[in-house]
Amino acid sequence: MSESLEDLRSQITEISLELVRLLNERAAIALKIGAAKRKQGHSNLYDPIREAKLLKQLLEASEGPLADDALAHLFKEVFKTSLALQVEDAHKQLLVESKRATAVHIGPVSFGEAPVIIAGPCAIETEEQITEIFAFLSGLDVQIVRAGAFKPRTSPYDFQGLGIDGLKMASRIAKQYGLLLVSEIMDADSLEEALPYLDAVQIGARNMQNFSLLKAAGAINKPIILKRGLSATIEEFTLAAEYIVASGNDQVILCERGIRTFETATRNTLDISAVAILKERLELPIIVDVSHAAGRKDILLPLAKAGIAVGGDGIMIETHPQPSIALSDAQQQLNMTEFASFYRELKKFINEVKK
Ligand SMILES: C=C(O[C@@H]1C=C(C(=O)O)C=C[C@H]1O)C(=O)O
Repeated sequence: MSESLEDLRSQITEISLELVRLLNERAAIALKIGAAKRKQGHSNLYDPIREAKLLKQLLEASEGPLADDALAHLFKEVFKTSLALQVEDAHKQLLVESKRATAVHIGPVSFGEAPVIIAGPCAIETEEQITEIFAFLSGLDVQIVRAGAFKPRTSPYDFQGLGIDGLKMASRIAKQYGLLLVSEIMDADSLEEALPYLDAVQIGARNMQNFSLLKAAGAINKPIILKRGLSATIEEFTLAAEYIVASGNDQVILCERGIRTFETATRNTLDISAVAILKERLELPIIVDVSHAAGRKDILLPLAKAGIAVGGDGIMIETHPQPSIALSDAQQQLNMTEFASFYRELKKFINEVKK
């Protein structure tokens, strides 16, 4: 008995509804594939080889009555549509804005939970200086130390840092005291040579938009502390971080260190709003470098408290055994007595905030 036109129409409606459901299910998976590709750092979402393979498989499986050409035409439209969806999605959300799969760590220290305090001298100067300050910091239970070997100085006649030899020395002493070492790298060429001696790489404010350095930082598997540029907007700072993550390294910690304004009472103006905004917008931890923001010693504790209060994941601060004879940033580095008191007070504040 032949089926009635009505029956056939109702069957075709059912199948069309099923196709709509399946096409949307397919599109949702294509979106996930797009996100996975971006996460792996693929710059191109379009994959013609994958499309050709899949189309071949589909045509081989087809038993008609649709002609191969007709089927190919339909599926090419499907591929085009899911690709367009992926592209639109990629523009909608940056990697640094999407939910992270893993926490950011420097060694065993995880960022985004309890605030982390990173401390140490501006520059690596002598074996005695580094030994003295690292021994002192490890005694206080500081886990991560900072110390610069490559110094980006405004004047070419100022102390430029001890370079790779300084870094080797600081790394050896940090290990001796069970400390993790963070140091700034200024160019992509030095990165590889310096890497074995570092637990985290700092990209300084002056290099925030050194795009070849950002890409090189994205290709390594060590955490990166990215400092905000002197005159960078929050958007530019965000996109600089996106460069690193899009190049394959999602272990990025942002660092607000003050921006240039008309104000002269401080070296830079600590942009506390930026910390709150970046915390809200991005899936990256953010710390506050109070020493470079202030450029003076007397307001470091309130600035650090403010940084934590707005949601900052840590504080970076400079301390030196004898600040008055430091080869750089003499006026903003705390001596050990001053640091011990800063550390105690800040720890107390962190515990109070936690309650
Ligand atoms: C879904 C993907 O992305 C694009 C869309 C495809 C599709 O819709 O099948 C196939 C390849 C890509 O051009 C993928 O890479 O698998």
